[in-house]
Amino acid sequence: MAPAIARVTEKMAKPVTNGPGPATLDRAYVTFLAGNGDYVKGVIGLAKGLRKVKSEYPLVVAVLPDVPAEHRRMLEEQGCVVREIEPVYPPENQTQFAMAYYVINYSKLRIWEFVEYKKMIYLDGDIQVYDNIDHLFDLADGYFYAVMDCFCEKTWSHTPQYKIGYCQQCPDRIKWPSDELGQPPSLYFNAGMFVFEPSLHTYQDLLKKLQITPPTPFAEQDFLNMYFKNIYRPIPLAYNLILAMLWRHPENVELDKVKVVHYCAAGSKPWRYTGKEENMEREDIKLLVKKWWDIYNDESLDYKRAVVMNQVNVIGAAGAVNQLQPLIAAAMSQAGAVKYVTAPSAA
Ligand SMILES: O=c1ccn([C@@H]2O[C@H](COP(=O)(O)OP(=O)(O)O)[C@@H](O)[C@H]2O)c(=O)[nH]1
Ligand SMILES: OC[C@H]1O[C@H](O[C@@H]2[C@@H](O)[C@H](O)[C@@H](O)[C@H](O)[C@@H]2O)[C@H](O)[C@@H](O)[C@H]1O
Ligand SMILES: [Mn+2]
Repeated sequence: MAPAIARVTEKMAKPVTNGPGPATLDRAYVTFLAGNGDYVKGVIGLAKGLRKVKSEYPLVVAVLPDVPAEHRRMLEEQGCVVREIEPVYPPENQTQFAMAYYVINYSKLRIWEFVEYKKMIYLDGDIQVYDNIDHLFDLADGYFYAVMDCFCEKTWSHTPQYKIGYCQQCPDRIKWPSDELGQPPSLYFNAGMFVFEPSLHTYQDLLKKLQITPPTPFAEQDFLNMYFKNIYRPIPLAYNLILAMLWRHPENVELDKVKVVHYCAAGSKPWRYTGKEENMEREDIKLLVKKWWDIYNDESLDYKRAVVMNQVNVIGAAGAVNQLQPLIAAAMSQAGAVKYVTAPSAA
């Protein structure tokens, strides 16, 4: 029996404003950046993708201390709100993480401390948003929303479900042997995208419980699944397409309805893509990687250009054509944008 997927209505999000002006700052997207490597490209791509779909809300980037000043500047130049966080370490352990670097992902837990925001949508840096998902901010409070993961990749080979070929994405293909193994695993979400409510109480409780929870192969993802088990509500796959679904459960994927793509399959990070790893030569993967690069390389989506053009459009729309020049000049100097060839002065 398929699990109940929370119904998501796509009514436009009411930008929560106190009167005229931009949506108030009690909603934001948030991502996480660690190290001085190339994930910063993922975050820049994400910032430009959210701008392309005209999201009403800012992108906060929680950066570890090892993220260099140059990368922070690049993010601020793309209109991101950069917030430094301290690392979070799991208790001493001998665990073999599914990927050795997963240990840094526990630092994601710091985002529960961002209580100036009432509701946030967390997105991994290897995610791209291709359709506006602001309406997710209107989901009922008091729950933890995320997309169900898949257990079929080799990264799950340490688990009983992988060993018997059981996956929550198709619970009827291989039935869970309850008499042998007891209850089937609870619904399990991918922690690359989720809708949550920052709270100091939850934040402190998360850190306290983390220190008494033996680490497991999927690090903070396992821990978050344990912690939010009772209030987790699955949302449709369209909001976090785990790429492996394309070859593991194609019957569950309607690619033209996918709004968010998560480049988490081995070899699929667009900024490192070579096409050599298993499944990476697929036409749909090549298309999705190209889609990511088209946004990353689109200079019209750069923050400064977008701000200036937005102001020009507003001014233009106001019909104040003959006052356009000084206003463009002011907007340019404010945004520090490259010099534009301004419209010839109105006759
Ligand atoms: O060197 C790294 C590794 C990970 N991350 C961040 O941690 C997230 C989770 O790691 P990743 O997406 O690689 O895990 P996957 O979803 O592929 O399992 C990334 O999206 C980034 O936001 C990072 O900033 N630098
Ligand atoms: O630290 C654990 C990570 O676990 C998750 O990634 C996994 C998971 O999706 C598996 O199901 C896939 O098989 C695997 O490829 C993928 O890397 C999250 O995406 C990431 O944000 C982070 O929480
Ligand atoms: Mn990811």
